[in-house]
Order: sequence, then C-alpha cells, then structure tokens
Amino acid sequence: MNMAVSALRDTPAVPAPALAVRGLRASYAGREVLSGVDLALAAGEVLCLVGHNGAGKSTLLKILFGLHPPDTGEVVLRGRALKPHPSFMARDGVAYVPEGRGVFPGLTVKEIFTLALWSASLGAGEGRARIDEVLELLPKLKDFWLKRAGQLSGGQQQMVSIGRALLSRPGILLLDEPSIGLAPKLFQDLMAPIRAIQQRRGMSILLVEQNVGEAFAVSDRVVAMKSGVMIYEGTPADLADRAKLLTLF
Ligand SMILES: Nc1ncnc2c1ncn2[C@@H]1O[C@H](COP(=O)(O)OP(=O)(O)OP(=O)(O)O)[C@@H](O)[C@H]1O
Repeated sequence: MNMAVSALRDTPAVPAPALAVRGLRASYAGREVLSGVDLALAAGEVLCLVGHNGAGKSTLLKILFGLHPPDTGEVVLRGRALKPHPSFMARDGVAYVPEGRGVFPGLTVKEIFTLALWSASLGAGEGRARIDEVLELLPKLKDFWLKRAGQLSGGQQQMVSIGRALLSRPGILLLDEPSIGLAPKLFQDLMAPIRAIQQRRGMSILLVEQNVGEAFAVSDRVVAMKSGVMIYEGTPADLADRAKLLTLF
C-alpha cells in the first residue's frame, strides 16, 4: 500500500469541536461589535471567555444560541454549519443561561421547573427523573423549592436559572456571567457541582466571566476579547500571572 495513504488511514480522526464560529462579524444598528471572531469550544472542555465591558462576549453567546443574527460568518455545531435558532439549538442539546438570571419572579421554583419540562414536552415520569437529577446535583434548591423566585437572593436565583438549564441534560452549556452579584464563595459553591457533572458527562461549557479568579479555577482554557476581536488564548495557568492579565484589559 502507498505509504502516504497508509499513514492517513492510521491517523486518528480529530473530533469536531462541540461548537465553533468562523469569521464571525456582528453589529447593532450598523455599529460593528464583533469583527471577525474564530472560536472553537472543544468537546468536553470548559472555555472561559473574558474581556472588558462591551468587548462583545454576550453578543457572541447570543449569536451561538440564535438570539442575534451575525452579519457574516458561520456557526458550526458538532461539525455541521447551521443558522442558529433557540428552539433548534435547545433540541440539539445546547442550553443558554443569560446574564441576569431571567427567572419568572411570581412563580415558585417548582413551577419554573414544571414549566421548563412542559415546554420541552417531557412526560411526567421522565420529568420527575430529570428534577431528581438536578436536585441531587444542586441540593440547595430543595431549601427554597416552594418559594417564589422573586423572593430569592441573587445567588439562589442564579442556581434556579442554571438548574432549569440542566433539566434538558445539555451537551453544551452557554453561561453568561453566572457570578454577577455573587460573593466568590457562593460562586464556587455554584460552579463546583457544575464542574463535577461536566466532567462526569463530558459536557462542554462556554463561560463568560469578569470574575476571573474563580472562573479560571473551573476552566480548561481562556480566551480574551477586546473590542470585538480575540486578543489572547491560553490556559488559566498562563494567565495566572496578574501582570500579564492586566495587559489584556
Ligand atoms: N441590544 C443592543 N443594542 C445595541 N447595542 C448593543 C446591544 N447589546 C449590546 N450592545 C453593544 O454591543 C457591544 C458589545 O456588547 P456585549 O454585551 O456583547 O459586550 P460584553 O463583552 O458582553 O460586555 P459586558 O461584559 O459589559 O456584558 C457594546 O458596545 C454594547 O453596548
């Protein structure tokens, strides 16, 4: 057999990234806020996206979930280029937790979860199993299960919001600034079980964070953005040097 062909056959296939963007440009009312972003979230990794206010991090997450249309560029889900739409992305195992919780203040936690299961068309038996799974993962939810979300603290609401996203057993989780309004210890309490299930299930997480210290502790890789472009990519250890980090902001 031709040696080159044989070598090709023996090369293990590189797995497609869980989610990627290529040449992404985006704007609001004609003002460009993403100016050619290429980013790949590997299968099973936690990638932390950092950058100053207005760098375009949240816009990137919104595009990935189909909440904002790109001007040009491609979104590729597990090797397949597509036009994202929230319901199709959810069906394909992508969950998005927006900045600011987004829980209905007048509903109890139980009602919020029931509504999420209903909109995912999950039957009662399967729904119960999913709720048990999330309560096992985030047991503190039981403490305020029958309380209205509007009466909960910021950290508790954040837990509800993330717990609701986990109900769908996503393969890919997009988390926009889960630490907002949380003390570092609370953020760690929230992220530790998420990191544990991420590792157990091989879930991929794209985490947007300003709170770099705590976020880096649960991340495999870090990408920094500035004014709509990526300016740095490395491991959290690479950026542990504070002086280096400061040069990025
Ligand atoms: N709905 C919108 N309409 C108009 N401009 C917007 C809108 N959302 C965001 N922008 C602008 O787009 C730019 C990028 O915003 P984006 O929220 O993506 O940045 P970010 O990096 O997530 O910032 P932050 O860390 O402050 O959340 C900013 O200049 C912002 O003002």
